[in-house]
Amino acid sequence: MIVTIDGVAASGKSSVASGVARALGIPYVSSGFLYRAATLLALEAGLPPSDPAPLLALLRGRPLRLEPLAGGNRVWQGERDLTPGLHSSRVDAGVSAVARLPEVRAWVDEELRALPEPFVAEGRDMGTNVFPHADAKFYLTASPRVRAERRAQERGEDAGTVEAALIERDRRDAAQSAPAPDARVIDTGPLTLEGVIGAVLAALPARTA
Ligand SMILES: Nc1ncnc2c1ncn2[C@@H]1O[C@H](COP(=O)(O)OP(=O)(O)OP(=O)(O)O)[C@@H](O)[C@H]1O
Ligand SMILES: Nc1ccn([C@@H]2O[C@H](COP(=O)(O)O)[C@@H](O)[C@H]2O)c(=O)n1
Repeated sequence: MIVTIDGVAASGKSSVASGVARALGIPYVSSGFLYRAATLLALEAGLPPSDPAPLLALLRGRPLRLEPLAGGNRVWQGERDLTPGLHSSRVDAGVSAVARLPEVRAWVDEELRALPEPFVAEGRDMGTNVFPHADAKFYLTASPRVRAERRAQERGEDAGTVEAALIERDRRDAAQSAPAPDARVIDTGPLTLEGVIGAVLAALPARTA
């Protein structure tokens, strides 16, 4: 059983996926962690963002392992836990260029499709490209301002600066960020986090709840 939760930057995908997965007693998979990990390694190695060959060689030479847990994901490269370095403004600024590379997308898709079911998968294209036959699909959205205020509070940053960065990341991610035709679209702006989780759980088909 697979439930997909896609959406724009800072729309609440990870938080909602975690709450839904916890309620269902299954893990959640954060596809963005793999793109962020690839970006972190590329930045550390000083690799050119537009050339996939050295990055793929690095990723295949020392494979990453995504550990989906109900409480959150971790990404390992051997014994090194990359997770603490994934959610920085530096990675935020560079990840879209890495995620634009078809070879990197193919690598992520291969990693995700190898994971054992059941799980909740969150990202941008889970319900459209990676898991088109998922049992239930959701797409989260909210205004840039609402998302910026939430992210700014989370990171202790200026909301105006965060809003500009989110709008730019949404623009860069547009190619892979459309909702699936059969996804239920939820505007999280008027809802609490618990309200969004409850709306997703209530909309699940009987066989998945
Ligand atoms: N409905 C909501 N009401 C209030 N706060 C929310 C809601 N949904 C999410 N949040 C908060 O907004 C922030 C961003 O949420 P989250 O990290 O889950 O978004 P995301 O879509 O996974 O972000 P990214 O695309 O950067 O990975 C978090 O602090 C989260 O707790
Ligand atoms: N399915 C996905 C997931 C993510 N991306 C790219 O990774 C960036 C980070 O994702 P978060 O969910 O952690 O914010 C995102 O901005 C995209 O560039 C993707 O392309 N496809």
